[in-house]
Amino acid sequence: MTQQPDSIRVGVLGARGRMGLEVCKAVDAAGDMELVAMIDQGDELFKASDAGAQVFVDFTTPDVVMDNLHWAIDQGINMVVGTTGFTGERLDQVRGWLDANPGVGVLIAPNFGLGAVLMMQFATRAARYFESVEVIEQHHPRKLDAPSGTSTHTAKLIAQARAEAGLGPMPDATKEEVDGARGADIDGVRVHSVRASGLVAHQEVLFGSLGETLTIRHDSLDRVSFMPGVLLGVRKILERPGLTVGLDSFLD
Ligand SMILES: NC(=O)C1=CN([C@@H]2O[C@H](COP(=O)(O)OP(=O)(O)OC[C@H]3O[C@@H](n4cnc5c(N)ncnc54)[C@H](O)[C@@H]3O)[C@@H](O)[C@H]2O)C=CC1
Ligand SMILES: O=C(O)C1=N[C@H](C(=O)O)C[C@H](O)C1
Repeated sequence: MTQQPDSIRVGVLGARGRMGLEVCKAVDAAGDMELVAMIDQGDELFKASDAGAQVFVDFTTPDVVMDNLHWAIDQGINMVVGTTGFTGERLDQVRGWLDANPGVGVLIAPNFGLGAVLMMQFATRAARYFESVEVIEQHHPRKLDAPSGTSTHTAKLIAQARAEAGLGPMPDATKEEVDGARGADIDGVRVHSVRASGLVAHQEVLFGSLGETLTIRHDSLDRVSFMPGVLLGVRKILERPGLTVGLDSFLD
């Protein structure tokens, strides 16, 4: 790709992974970006800052992403993060690092698929109208974590919407005969994780009330589905200092 003088210089962390490879291709193909560093396990992070990266895109693993964030923020490098594993405590830690480096922007998005963002918004909207709701996420079997970041985020959004609407616990007379049979409990919302070959990333949110159900489903059939969201994040983060969680506010 021909370099533009004002192109955004991007470094990719986790560059040899499933998502990292796709991000490298997407950045390389974008007319307004320049891929200046591809970093994976064993490579030195400073090579990316030496190469003048303005934005790091991180698709690594939950056990290394915090070190990457801390290092990049201290170097004044903006971050677009898709890696999962962000608890409230972790987000507070990132906010603390950003307070000490106020010009830096970090976007942490549990899902960069535009359809997935809408699925979460629709589910949040529906949450107040149904007495029952459960989340079923389905992924490829090489995924390291469960429940998925997307399902955890969705469950938290639903729980918050239910609480704001004054809804109590869901009806459920079932006694769990085997641990895990009813899935994980995230803020009172059950989340079920399926892992099977052939799958990429899929999620259903199943709502139920007297005499009716509503199912909201999203399917990522290919990792290219995440790329428009990642590129949008790279473009917008340069003008959004501080911490942004989720892609929603970048779409408006
Ligand atoms: N937010 C979103 O839209 C999406 C998020 N994800 C998440 O992204 C993460 C990565 O997913 P995949 O690409 O499928 O995993 P993967 O296992 O294919 O790739 C992870 C890569 O990170 C590398 N890595 C490990 N430690 C490193 C370090 N210290 N520095 C640099 N690289 C390092 C690994 O060697 C590997 O190449 C997961 O947490 C996954 O859940 C995945 C898809 C979409
Ligand atoms: O590991 C994956 O593949 C994915 N991870 C993210 C998650 O945990 O929600 C996003 C998407 O579901 C794909």
